[in-house]
Amino acid sequence: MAPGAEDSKVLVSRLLREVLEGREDPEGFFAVCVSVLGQQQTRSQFLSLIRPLSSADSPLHRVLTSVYQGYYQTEDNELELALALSISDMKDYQISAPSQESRLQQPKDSSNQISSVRLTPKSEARGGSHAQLAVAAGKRNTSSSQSGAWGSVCPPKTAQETELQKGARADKHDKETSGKGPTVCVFKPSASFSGLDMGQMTKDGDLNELEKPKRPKNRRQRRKACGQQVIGLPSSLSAPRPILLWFRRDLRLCDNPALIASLEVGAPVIPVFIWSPEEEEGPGITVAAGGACKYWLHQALFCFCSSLERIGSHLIFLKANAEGNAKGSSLCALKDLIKETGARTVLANALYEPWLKERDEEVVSALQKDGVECKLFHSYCLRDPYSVSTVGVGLRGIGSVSHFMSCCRQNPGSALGVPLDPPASLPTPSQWPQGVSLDILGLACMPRRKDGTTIDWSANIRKSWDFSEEGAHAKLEAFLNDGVYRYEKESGRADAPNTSCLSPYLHFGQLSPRWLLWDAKGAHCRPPKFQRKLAWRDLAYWQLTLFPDLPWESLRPSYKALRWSSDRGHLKAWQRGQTGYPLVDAAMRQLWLTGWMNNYMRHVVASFLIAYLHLPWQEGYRWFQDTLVDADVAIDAMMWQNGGMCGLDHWNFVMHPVDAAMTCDPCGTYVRKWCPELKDLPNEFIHKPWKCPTSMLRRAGLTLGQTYPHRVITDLEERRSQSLQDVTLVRKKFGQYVDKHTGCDLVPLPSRLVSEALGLSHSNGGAVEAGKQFLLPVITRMEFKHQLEDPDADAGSNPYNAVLKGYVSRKRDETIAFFNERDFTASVIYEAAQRKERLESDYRKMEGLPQPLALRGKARRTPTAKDRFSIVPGGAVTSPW
Ligand SMILES: Cc1cc2nc3c(=O)[nH]c(=O)nc-3n(C[C@H](O)[C@H](O)[C@H](O)COP(=O)(O)OP(=O)(O)OC[C@H]3O[C@@H](n4cnc5c(N)ncnc54)[C@H](O)[C@@H]3O)c2cc1C
Repeated sequence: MAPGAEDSKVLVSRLLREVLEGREDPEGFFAVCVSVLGQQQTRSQFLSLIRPLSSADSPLHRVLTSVYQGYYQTEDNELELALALSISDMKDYQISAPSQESRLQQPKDSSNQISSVRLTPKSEARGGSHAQLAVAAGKRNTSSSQSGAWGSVCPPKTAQETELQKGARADKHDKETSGKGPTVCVFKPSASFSGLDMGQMTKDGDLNELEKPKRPKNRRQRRKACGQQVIGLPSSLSAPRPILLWFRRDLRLCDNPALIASLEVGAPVIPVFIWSPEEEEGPGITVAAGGACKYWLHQALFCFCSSLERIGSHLIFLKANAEGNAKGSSLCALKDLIKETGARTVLANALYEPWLKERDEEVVSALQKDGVECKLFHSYCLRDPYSVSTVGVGLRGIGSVSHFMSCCRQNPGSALGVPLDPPASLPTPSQWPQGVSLDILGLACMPRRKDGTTIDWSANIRKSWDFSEEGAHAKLEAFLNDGVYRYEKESGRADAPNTSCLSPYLHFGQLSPRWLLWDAKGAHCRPPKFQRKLAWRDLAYWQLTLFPDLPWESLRPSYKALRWSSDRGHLKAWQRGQTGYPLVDAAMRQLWLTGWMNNYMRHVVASFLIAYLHLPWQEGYRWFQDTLVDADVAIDAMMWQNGGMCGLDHWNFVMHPVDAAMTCDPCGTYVRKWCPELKDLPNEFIHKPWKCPTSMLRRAGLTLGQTYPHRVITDLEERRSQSLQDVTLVRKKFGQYVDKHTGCDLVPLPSRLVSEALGLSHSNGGAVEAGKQFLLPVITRMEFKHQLEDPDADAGSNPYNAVLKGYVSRKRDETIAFFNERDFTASVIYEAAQRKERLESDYRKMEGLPQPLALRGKARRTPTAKDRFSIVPGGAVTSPW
């Protein structure tokens, strides 16, 4: 019988007392509230229910408040994202004074606190008038804090730099110690390691201190506000020698911290771009500079050169002719340029791929030795991935965007700040250095046929995009005026432009994520789903910093042994859009012709490659890297790892190549556009021409096997079952990588995360013993857990069969969301109950009391993998080996 309202309240007050006495944990208490009061009442009454605690036990009150906020985060997504990504200083156009900022920064770890140029209110502007430059629309001057001694990411305060150096050393150490030996360590669950660490939360993440940021009323208002900022000058940077402004993936004038910082100096600025493909590639197979990306880069550089010329400047191109020796490196090119120009300062915006970060650190220290000041600014992501910490959150659910956002919320980095206006002009040197022509970089080389004619594969890409910064802003404007209104519910549609199409601009830094976030928040329609996408982007970079092998090495050890197909014919058919499945083919042809497809279609083609063709995810990753104009090592690798069943966050679904069309292309418009040979088929058969009667095929002018290919595989169900059984096989074979309690896969942790979990600072990473592996249960597809219990069952009979059937309305999505939420609540309650039982049992043992007998007639069942799991793996690290 359901308890009455009074009973519920009594129960809740009793439990609250238990929390106060430390006998119940806050998360468990919250779960019980949700269970007995229901969603609505908990939402409306929880905060008043715990209000008495604010004076009696304020730390506990804060913890409970943040559990509540965490739970309802999706409903107040803007606030959530704001907190998560530390845009707490957006609350006013008055830019925060340093003291206020430091209050919001995490006191312990300033190592990776980075910021863009700090804007200060007029009254705080410093520096001599000779260097005050009027920029952009208003008489805005630029400022920064003091100049730093070495080229860390700003702000260049000495103490922070030291911390940064420590951080860099620790990262290096991480690399050295991670994954060296086979020893598997028994990881004792500690408070900070298992799920939410409430103690830490109050210490590090006082949510009450962060106010909800006020949004600018409209975008124009924000820009005007930016334009009115008066920015002071650093004293030590006022050398008259030219400054090298090293552009990389920040090809923009708007909101470019390094560019604005270069203006502060009052010296001539020499913008330079160095092409060094070997450095881009890094140590493994990343295909960082694929064909389509290089083509985009060529065009973007061309446009950017014109933009710089419009403000009276010029872009110098250099090519690092790397042949595996230091002579051909970016450092070498910079040194030569420094010699030629006499520059004593190099400024750039930071990049976060581990190998590029390492390269930059080497450049900085080498130049510093030569007496050249070098500074890096943060702007590529919303959050510097090296500053994200799991402290206070734990590792449960790692890999999901919710977990990532909780980490950001609990450990706020430096404030995001307001976007910066573009400069109106750049001071020029009296003499420009030589450089090479853009064509010499060889970014847009087209292959030649035997007869000498060129194969211009880029013609359609050229037609499809405007490669300039203005093009980025036009796309953003168009999206905010139109697509954004359909984004929340219809972003999966392939037949309508409902997403922003901004990914290539974000990748090449033609649009800063900060600018995008501000505009998105200032727009009339602000779908939370869109804002979360930027958190996804940051999450990918965080994962790459934790797992530098992400682009080529499966994160789940046992899956490395998966039986993958090596059928080159299948791979070729997939790459060329000739699989015989119209939806897959349309998407792959769109990719080839335009260098892009939307997120939903990427899921469709990835599912097809992996679950049906059984080809390794690395093949998909590499093809995407070569053909996408937005190919991004971090995002692409994370998504392919997840889709390829090897990443931290298993996709809990498989897209069916025919049924998915119901959601994304119900009338076949998309297929007709990219597979024109099918255009005359009736809607009924457009996604399955093999079912079309011969007479209709004839009328549509289609001959299967000639004008359109036969299907490369026909028995989809069988292929899926095979894939499932292959996974089960490796999970059985490598049982040491499956958590016995939860059925989740176990993933070796990088030492940076182990250090955080053990409460060690990164710089003390040495305390984590080399050669030991720490394993963590990670999000695992439910059907895999179930299949382990019944390995021979076919995919169709698995109650958690992950194949999405496709849907025409959002009802299915909503139902799934409902089930996930319900399961999550259930699993939290279940865990709370278990914890309580354990505590009671320990207490009885200590007191020498007998253990209670199990209730007769109510046999207590050990949960099995057949039970419904939430998508978040149950339990933290509990598996002793
Ligand atoms: C297998 C696979 C591979 C992918 N490879 C890439 C890639 O190489 N480069 C890339 O930028 N995106 C990649 N994505 C993510 C996503 O598909 C694209 O970012 C998105 O389709 C770009 O279109 P949009 O700008 O209209 O996105 P919108 O939906 O308008 O989103 C806005 C921005 O958010 C970011 N974003 C959106 N979705 C994601 C995501 N899932 N993960 C991280 N960031 C996201 C992008 O920067 C995007 O431009 C991949 C997805 C899958 C399934």
